[in-house]
Amino acid sequence: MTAKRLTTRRVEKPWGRHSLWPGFTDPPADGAPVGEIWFQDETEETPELLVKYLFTAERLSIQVHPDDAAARASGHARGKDEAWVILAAEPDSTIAIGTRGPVSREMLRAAALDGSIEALVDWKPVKPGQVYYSPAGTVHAIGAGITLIEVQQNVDLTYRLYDYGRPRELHLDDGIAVSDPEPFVPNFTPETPAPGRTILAEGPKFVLERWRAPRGRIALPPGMSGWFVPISGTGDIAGEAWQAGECWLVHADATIATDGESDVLFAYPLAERIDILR
Ligand SMILES: O=P(O)(O)OC[C@H]1O[C@](O)(CO)[C@@H](O)[C@@H]1O
Repeated sequence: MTAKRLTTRRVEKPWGRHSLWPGFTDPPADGAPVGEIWFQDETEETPELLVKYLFTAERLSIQVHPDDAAARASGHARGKDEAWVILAAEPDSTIAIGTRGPVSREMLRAAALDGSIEALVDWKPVKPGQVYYSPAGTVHAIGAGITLIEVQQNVDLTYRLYDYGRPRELHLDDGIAVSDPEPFVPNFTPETPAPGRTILAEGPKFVLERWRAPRGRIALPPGMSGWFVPISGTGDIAGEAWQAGECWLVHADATIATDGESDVLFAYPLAERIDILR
């Protein structure tokens, strides 16, 4: 029975914030803004998934990630599908996902160079509770004023197509080569197969579930890890206390209990759901 509380790594970003989220210490007012908190385990080999919080005050770059084949061809362990669970958003917050219509890669390149890519991508209003699964190849940009939890394949590989004139490196050739510049079509609609269990995303690279007040035993297939991410509430997992704002890596199995109400995410690297909480 094992569950391990992951340590946090704070990542400064030009689009980050000074006021983060309950449970996370704000950076000093004269310090660099923090955009991401990563949950990791220094003692393990890179596990398949990575969980992060993102805190945005400005738009992220308009970007794209390679799929497994393209990433491996350039020496990386895997490509990057990612999913976002929106925790909070300003009334006018948006996320760009896909393009407004199909465009050629040549047009995408020209638009990235002259900035018209901002109008080419599809900025959708977002509100708390929404979830997006963005497969590799999707041209996207998370907008301003958003707090979200991201679950992604574990690789730090972003090809920036456009950065609004910020002085950061772009990766136009690599990015255009792996982009699918077309309108985004969700591959799944969230389902609640049982009271308290909602499937937010179901493959192809991971399953993401949202549980209300979970109690029982998490049972994972041999050798597989799972990520337990409490959004609210308290309880214990494998005999240790958990609280909101943490992330636990579960191996094999672990008993979980909730004190009263709670809201948690659970992610595991399979293409389809399994009966994980018994
Ligand atoms: O290049 P930027 O704008 O800092 O964005 C990179 C970030 O965007 C994301 O891919 C989210 O879309 C994060 O996982 C990643 O760290």
